[in-house]
Amino acid sequence: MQLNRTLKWCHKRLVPNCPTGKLRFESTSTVRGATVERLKIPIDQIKSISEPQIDFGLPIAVAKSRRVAKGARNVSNALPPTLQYVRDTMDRHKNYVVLTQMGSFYELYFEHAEIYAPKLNLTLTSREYTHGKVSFAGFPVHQIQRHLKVLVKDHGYSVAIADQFLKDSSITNETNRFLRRVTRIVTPGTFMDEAFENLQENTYLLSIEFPGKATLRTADIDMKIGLCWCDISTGEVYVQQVSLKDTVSAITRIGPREILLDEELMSFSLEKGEWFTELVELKKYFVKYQRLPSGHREMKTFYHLFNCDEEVDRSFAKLDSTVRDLTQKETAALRNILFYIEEHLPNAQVNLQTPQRQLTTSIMQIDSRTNSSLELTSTMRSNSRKGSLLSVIRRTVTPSGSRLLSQWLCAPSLNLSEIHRRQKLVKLFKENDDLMKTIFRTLKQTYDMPRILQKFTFGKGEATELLQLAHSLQSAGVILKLLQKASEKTNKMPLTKLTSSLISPLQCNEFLIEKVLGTLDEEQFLRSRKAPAEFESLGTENGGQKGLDVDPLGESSPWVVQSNASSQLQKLHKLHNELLVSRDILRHDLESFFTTKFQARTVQLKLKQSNEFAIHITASPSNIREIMFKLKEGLLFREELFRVIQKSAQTCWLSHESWLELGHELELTAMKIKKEESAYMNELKGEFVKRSSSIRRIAHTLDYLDVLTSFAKLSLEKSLTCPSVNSTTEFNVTSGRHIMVEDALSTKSLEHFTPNDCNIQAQELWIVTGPNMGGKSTFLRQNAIIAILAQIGCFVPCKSATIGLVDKIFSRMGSADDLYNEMSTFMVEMVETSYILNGATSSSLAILDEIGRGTSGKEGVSIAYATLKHLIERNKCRSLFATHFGTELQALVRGKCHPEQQQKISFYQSAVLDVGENEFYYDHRLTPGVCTQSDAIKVALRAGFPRDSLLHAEEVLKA
Ligand SMILES: Nc1ncnc2c1ncn2[C@@H]1O[C@H](COP(=O)(O)OP(=O)(O)OP(=O)(O)O)[C@@H](O)[C@H]1O
Repeated sequence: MQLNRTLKWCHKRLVPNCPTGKLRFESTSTVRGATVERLKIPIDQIKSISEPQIDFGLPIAVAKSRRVAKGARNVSNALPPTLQYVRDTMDRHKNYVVLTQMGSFYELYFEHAEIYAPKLNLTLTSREYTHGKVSFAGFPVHQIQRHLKVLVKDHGYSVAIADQFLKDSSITNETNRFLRRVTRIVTPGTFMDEAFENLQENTYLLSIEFPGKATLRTADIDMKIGLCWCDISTGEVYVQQVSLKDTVSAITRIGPREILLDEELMSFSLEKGEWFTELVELKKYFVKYQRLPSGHREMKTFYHLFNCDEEVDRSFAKLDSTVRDLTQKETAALRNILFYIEEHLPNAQVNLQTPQRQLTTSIMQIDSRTNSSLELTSTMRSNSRKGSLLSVIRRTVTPSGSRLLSQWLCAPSLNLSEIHRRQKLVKLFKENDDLMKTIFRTLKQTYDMPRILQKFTFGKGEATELLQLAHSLQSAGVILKLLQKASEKTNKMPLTKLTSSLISPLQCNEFLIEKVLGTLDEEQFLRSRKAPAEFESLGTENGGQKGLDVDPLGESSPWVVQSNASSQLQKLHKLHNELLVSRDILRHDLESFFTTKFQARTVQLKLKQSNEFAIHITASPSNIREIMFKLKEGLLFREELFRVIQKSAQTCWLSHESWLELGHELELTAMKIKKEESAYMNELKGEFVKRSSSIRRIAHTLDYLDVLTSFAKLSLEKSLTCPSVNSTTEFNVTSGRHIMVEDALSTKSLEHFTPNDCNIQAQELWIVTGPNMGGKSTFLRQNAIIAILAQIGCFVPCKSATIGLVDKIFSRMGSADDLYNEMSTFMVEMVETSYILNGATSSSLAILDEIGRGTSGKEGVSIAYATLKHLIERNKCRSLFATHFGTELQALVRGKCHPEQQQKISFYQSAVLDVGENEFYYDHRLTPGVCTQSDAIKVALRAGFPRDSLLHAEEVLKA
């Protein structure tokens, strides 16, 4: 609507002097459902038109600001070089917010200052130059993460950061001393500032590759689409080829923060669903249309973005063979993502892992509606995590373990041997309580290794991270020994084999761990971090106020690296200690000098905040006066004069050559030690990065163990049973429960969950009837959840279960969100049902709730009947069908279906039990048969419906 008005307005005003083709969309981004459209309008033409009277939103702000920019450019010669750089950068990065480092501040200039300063709550100022005023706003460098969060995460902008580098320290002219360059472009998918990240989730950037000119043809649901997604903060890269009909399920499973599409697709507005309805789901995501001219680039030219490993040749060979095996679409999607990363992180080492290929045939497919109706990761009502399946089953103790659990939950396995492997390990941990608890305890002492490794790759990370990584690897060693012991104890061949498959990837380079733990002074480091007040003894004025860096003299030894780490450090520490001794001697000499001559109370050597090395003396007012008098007369100490820096009644600050020289020397040595320490730590970081492959292997094994031990714990807590998972099409569950409903009941009331059986084969269908609130939907969902839990290797809530692998789970539970708000309820119901009827196979499980309820009774029944016929005849999947049309459907099945088909359809019901006048309770137990009434009046009464009104309803029913 807004866009149309905008376009009309533009055409009206611009067409006379705007040749066709000059006006085009520059980019369209969807930020949480809201479409942000930007127009590219030639600057000169903007100037010639008057302001529109419509709410133009962002485009006009941009247009307006460009007009200002043009004003500045007209006199570009007059711009100082620094501002000219900013202007050029802004012109080069047109769709980005440009932040430029100026000393210890990041600043926004020109129109960007005007547009974004209010959003960031910054004060907008301006400075006068020869050509006019330039607006600007800024914030201190250390606040970058906070402001990036607002710009990128909250508003969905892309931000180009131009950092400042020292060009030549000998140049005194501030302007020429520094050079600036764009070091990073931050978008929602490349946002890595983890202070604001939920570490339990991946930050995926997803590139989708459609076949060339696909959108010019009618959408063919079987056309092949390439996907590549990558989490830069952990280095994970995945590729997959899916068919168009499965694309949205894949996007839901991946849950990307940003989706990358070729700019050419922009004019087709895929998110409107006109080309392919399902793609309206794109509205939920941040979609970036980008020119991606990566097609002409050879894959090898992107290899520098991968693993900076010591086994570099080997890993490139592996990369080569992985890339060779990819399909054309997968390769194109991968190439696009690499191109984008390269462009957004120029000059940075990225250290990506070799791409892992996901095969559609190796994972259960769960479409987005099923994902939300089963509340896998968030609840439907409040869209919160609490109460979702993930939150109810999560017992993992590490963030990366939680990430793996989420990945499994959204993509259960279809690999029988992998499922059995997980089950066996869960059983092992369940039966060995001690082993499970010790692994848990040890895992709690580990840190997020893949993220730390990436930090090192980007040149970030300090001693804390080095120690965290070393401790995590050490914990991996402890777990390795635990597993070794466990496997020796069991003596059962299959189990020994199983544990040893976990043991070998946990082997690590102990030398490096020892080097870190042996040379970094952890205690000292922790103490100095915890207690800045301790620096008061440093001898610096107001010591401690500036934290660790306040000790320029290094007197309180805030050193992180032990002196024995290198011969150079040893030498420097020796020198530093000698200087400290000289300082003590000097202080002692000055003390005796001033106390003997002037009865001074205290004499201290300090470094003032103004960076002056000063002697601080306290004495009585008369003694201070005497000192001042003698100083004027030319008081000498070690043959040098004093100079007065500051004086009050009872104190004075003096400077003296002896302390000046010594102080400077101390400061210089302390700086050299810090530099040496930093070089040493960089070397250690580099050593870890070189071992990326093995560290990632270890981290992955720990995550795997975290999830499996958490399953064992969950299984004990919730009395779960190991299901038998096989390649048949059985689905036999005895006394199954809905794990989330059961959990909610136990925390909110004293009620118990009523278990129910479910026994269906391929081509069989259960029609479940019952009163409103009778538990029909719960029953449908619980069985789908049991299938998912079974296929991620978790035990399941029931007495026993045999589950033939489910390739796809489909649901139609009336949970469509407002993406489809342009369609009627019935239309949505039909879209969703068609999706099931077109996609379910004989290995699928379909759960359908109240098909046909969105239209008139008779037509609704006919649609419901047609659906169930199609499910058993064509799809031949396992189906559960909840309905209020039980009697009608039973009559149709008996009258129209072949006896063989009738055998495949079973009717089950739940009931309401009356226990007195207007008193009743739900019996959630399913029994064979058809429930003839919905007891809607009872439910309405309980919900507070006016009693008088219900009398009318009863009258109608009796008639
Ligand atoms: N097996 C069960 N044991 C105990 N409580 C249950 C059981 N099944 C459902 N419930 C409770 O009943 C409530 C309603 O269940 P559900 O939504 O499945 O009913 P329904 O038959 O689908 O209702 P409607 O026809 O109105 O959609 C649930 O929220 C849960 O609290």
